[in-house]
This record gives sequence, C-alpha cells and structure tokens, in this order.
Amino acid sequence: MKSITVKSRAKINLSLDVIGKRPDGYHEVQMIMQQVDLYDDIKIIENKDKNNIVVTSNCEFIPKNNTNIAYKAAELIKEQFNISYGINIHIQKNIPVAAGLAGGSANAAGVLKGLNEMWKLGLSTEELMDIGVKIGADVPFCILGSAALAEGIGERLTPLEGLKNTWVVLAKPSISVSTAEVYRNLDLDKITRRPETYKLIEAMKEQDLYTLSKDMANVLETVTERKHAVIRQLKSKMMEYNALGSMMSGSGPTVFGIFKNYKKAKAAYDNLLVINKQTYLTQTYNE
Ligand SMILES: C[C@@](CO)(OP(=O)(O)O)[C@H](O)COP(=O)(O)OP(=O)(O)OC[C@H]1O[C@@H](n2ccc(N)nc2=O)[C@H](O)[C@@H]1O
Ligand SMILES: Nc1ncnc2c1ncn2[C@@H]1O[C@H](COP(=O)(O)OP(=O)(O)O)[C@@H](O)[C@H]1O
Repeated sequence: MKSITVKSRAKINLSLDVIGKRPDGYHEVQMIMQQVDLYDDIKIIENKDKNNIVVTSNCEFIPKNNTNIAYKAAELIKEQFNISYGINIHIQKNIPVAAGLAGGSANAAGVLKGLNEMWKLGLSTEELMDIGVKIGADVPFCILGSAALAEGIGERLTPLEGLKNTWVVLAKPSISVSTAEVYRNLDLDKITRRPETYKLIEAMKEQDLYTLSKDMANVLETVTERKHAVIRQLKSKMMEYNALGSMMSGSGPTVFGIFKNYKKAKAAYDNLLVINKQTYLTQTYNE
C-alpha cells in the first residue's frame, strides 16, 4: 500500500491591500505572503480495497466530511485522473484553526502535492496551483511556498526573496473570525492606511527588518479590530515585549510579532504564553 507524509506550513501576510471588489463578490488584493515553520503533518495512505476518502485528525475543530478542504483536494485529483482507489488522510493539526494563517489551505496544498508525488501524476507546480485555486484563494500560495507577492484574488503569484530565518511570535486569541465576513464588512472608502507594497518588497530584498516592521500594513486589520479589542491589546503586548513590529495576519485574529533575534522572541513568547494560550514561537520558512 502506497503512503506519503507531507508537512503543510502556515503563512503570515506581511502586507495586505484590497484594491477593489469584483462582480462575483471576491476582492482584488495585493499582499505579501511569507511561510513560517509552523506546520501540520499530513499522512496519506492509499486504500486499494475502497473508493472513498476518509479524513481523520487529532483536532476536534475541523470537519472530517467532504467540507474539509483537504478532502476536496483529494476529490478533485481523484476525479481529474479517474482514480478509483480510496485514501485515508490523517491531519495532525498544530496550526490554529480559522486563524488567518491559512491552515486549511496549507492542508489542501499538502494533499495536492502529496497525491501528485504518491501517484506520480506529473503535474507541474502551475497545474497544481490551477487546481488549488478552485479550492480557495490562498491554496496556490501554499503550493508555491516560501514568499510571494499575491495579486488577483490571491492566486496570481510572483515569488519574492523571503525573510531569512527571522524569528516570529504568533498569538491567536480565543475568538473566531470568518474571512468572508471580514471582507464583507470592509468599506473600501474608509481605508486610512494602506501598505506601500513595493517599498516593503525592497525592504525584504535587503532583509531590512526595521523598515518592514515599521511600514507593514493590513487593511483588514481595522475591520477585525473594531469587533475584537483583543487584537489591539496583543499588538501592544508584542511591542512591549520588544517586537520590531506587530500586525494581524490575513483576516485574523492571529497577531504576529517580528523580532530581531531568538533571545528577544523567546522572552516575548514566554510572556505572551501567560496571557494567551495559543502562542507560538517560530521562524520564517523558505524552501
Ligand atoms: C484573508 C486571506 C489573506 O491571505 O487569508 P486568511 O485570513 O483566510 O488566512 C485570504 O485573502 C483569504 O483566502 P482564503 O481563506 O483561501 O479564501 P477563500 O476560502 O477562497 O474565500 C473565503 C471568502 O473570503 C472572501 N474573499 C476571499 C479572497 C478574496 N481575495 N476576496 C474575498 O472576498 C470571499 O467572500 C470568500 O467567500
Ligand atoms: N483541513 C482543514 N483545516 C482547517 N480548517 C478547515 C479544514 N477544512 C475545512 N476547514 C474549515 O475552514 C475554516 C477556515 O480554517 P483555516 O483554513 O484554518 O482558516 P484561515 O484561512 O483563516 O487560517 C474553518 O472554519 C474550518 O472549519
């Protein structure tokens, strides 16, 4: 029986700008995405005796039926290649759920890449990304990995030089945020602070953490912050604990801090863990 294990990594948005709204309700974005080394472990096992998809997980908060986006990824591949073998997918969740860290999208990307390899389907990265966007806007980035400028609805990607081994602390408050609702509540006319995306890309090229941390911006932040004061509180705690900069990732509610070195990041992590259970110490990840 064939099997494969893959790591599916979380992302943070170092910038997020919304350019406009499309007729289908989706938004045109411009965002800088960076993978971090917080990951779920996915184990895929082929089952030749059955023609079904079974999802299991250590995490009680994700669906195990066909609404799990890892399930959808497997279903698309099985359909496209007319494969009648079953598969069991076990997701060992470490990435917090509904957090703005693309945990689900990363799982879907992991399943697409994993099945491509296990079944030797010969799909290119571009072909995998074309399948991925049918599942969710963040899936193509999770397939590409490392760091990228994402445009369109998030699927048009230009690889960027990522931040190298930069220490990041993630703090996910115990509230839930719906991405769809955050986009719905965004009033494009009321955005006061937008990121200067190309200036930030230059800063990344130079590994200039100071400029990046000072200038990064996420236009969805105010939408989520208005509803949940804890976001602002976590950002100010990150700064109090010596982050170079702190911001909400994606639609939230996770807040991340960027740190100059491990020592400072570890001290902030230790302090934040006392007030916020889901706190993580990690590094940027580039393949
Ligand atoms: C905000 C971001 C930033 O990276 O990430 P998260 O906070 O979800 O991690 C992404 O734009 C989220 O991408 P993703 O979570 O894959 O979105 P999808 O599942 O495709 O869409 C969920 C819902 O968000 C809205 N949506 C999503 C992407 C986009 N460019 N415009 C939108 O308006 C749509 O209402 C859609 O129904
Ligand atoms: N494999 C999966 N992992 C996480 N969430 C999933 C998965 N499949 C479906 N979901 C659902 O998708 C929603 C968004 O989850 P997630 O991808 O973790 O959010 P975000 O993109 O904000 O980080 C959750 O409400 C969850 O129930």
